[in-house]
Amino acid sequence: DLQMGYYSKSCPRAEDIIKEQVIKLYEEHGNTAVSWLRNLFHDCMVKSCDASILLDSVAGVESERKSPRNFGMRNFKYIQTIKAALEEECPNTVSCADIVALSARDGAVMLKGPRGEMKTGRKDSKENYLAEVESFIPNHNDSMELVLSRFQSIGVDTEGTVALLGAHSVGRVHCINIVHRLYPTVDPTLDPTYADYLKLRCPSAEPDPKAVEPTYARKDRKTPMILDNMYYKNILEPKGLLVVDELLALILRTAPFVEKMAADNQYFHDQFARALVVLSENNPLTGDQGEIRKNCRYVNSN
Ligand code: HEM
Ligand SMILES: [Ca+2]
Ligand SMILES: [Ca+2]
Repeated sequence: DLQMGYYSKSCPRAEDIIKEQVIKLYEEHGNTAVSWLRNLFHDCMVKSCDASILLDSVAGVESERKSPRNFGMRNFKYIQTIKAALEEECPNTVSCADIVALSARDGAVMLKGPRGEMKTGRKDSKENYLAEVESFIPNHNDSMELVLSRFQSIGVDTEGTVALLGAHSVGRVHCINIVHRLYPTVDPTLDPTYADYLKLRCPSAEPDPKAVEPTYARKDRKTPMILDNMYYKNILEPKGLLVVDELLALILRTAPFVEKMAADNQYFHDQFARALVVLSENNPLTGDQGEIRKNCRYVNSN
């Protein structure tokens, strides 16, 4: 099973090394911290917190990252930086799945969010689940019913789901995901001044997703790099960017939590930390299951 301080004997500085690297990377590229949060969701939600998301395409097997659900994910190369620092001190000891979990925990702190206490001892998968990604990760315009049931199935309750979506208080969204709300006419439920900003950022009705630098907008214009309750204030305005964000403020089951979180940042932080830990413990591989990858991008060859 997972436990607190799993590496306390085998690699006593493991958690410190990860934290040091997350801080250093944040100082060099602030958006790495944002990526670590999204990583946890996209790894843990798909079957297990097993670093399946980190596997590259190899002959005949395409990476999970090819799924349209994982569009826009970035900074994977810096996972290698963290792994290299761990390998230097404790070769073959710390799993990539624990890097995914702990970097998300420490990334949240860099973004002035809460710190959840996380267990360790996850092993890495020997396969990926590209074909199943869409059955685990909702689309951004799916119904709230479906979104809630997906989170429910991994033990995150409604309140926790509302809190986790608060991760959309940081980072960006690519124009391809929002132009349907801007063209040919602006969705009347969007705030007009926000819509003006979005049209400025996304001037084309048909952005090219394969462009060298695909266009994008900030999800939270006021505090784009702070994991705060601004997200809930925005979606109440309403300035929800994705359909899923808007629905959260509109649906009867979720709206009361949205209002509470909009009014109380500490309550949001408490719920976020709690739900992030639940997410991080979804169906881990432990003991003899899985392996500890030497290179997070590939399964071990033996
Ligand atoms: C129903 C659930 C969710 C849906 C449908 C969803 C969808 C999306 C979409 C479409 C984007 C924009 C991607 C792009 O255009 O580049 C995005 C970004 C993001 N999501 Fe979610 N998301 C969900 C839940 C979550 C959760 C639970 C977390 C973390 C706890 C999370 C963290 C993030 C972050 C941090 C970004 C910004 C990434 C960046 O700037 O690189 N999301 N999400
Ligand atoms: Ca996974
Ligand atoms: Ca924010």
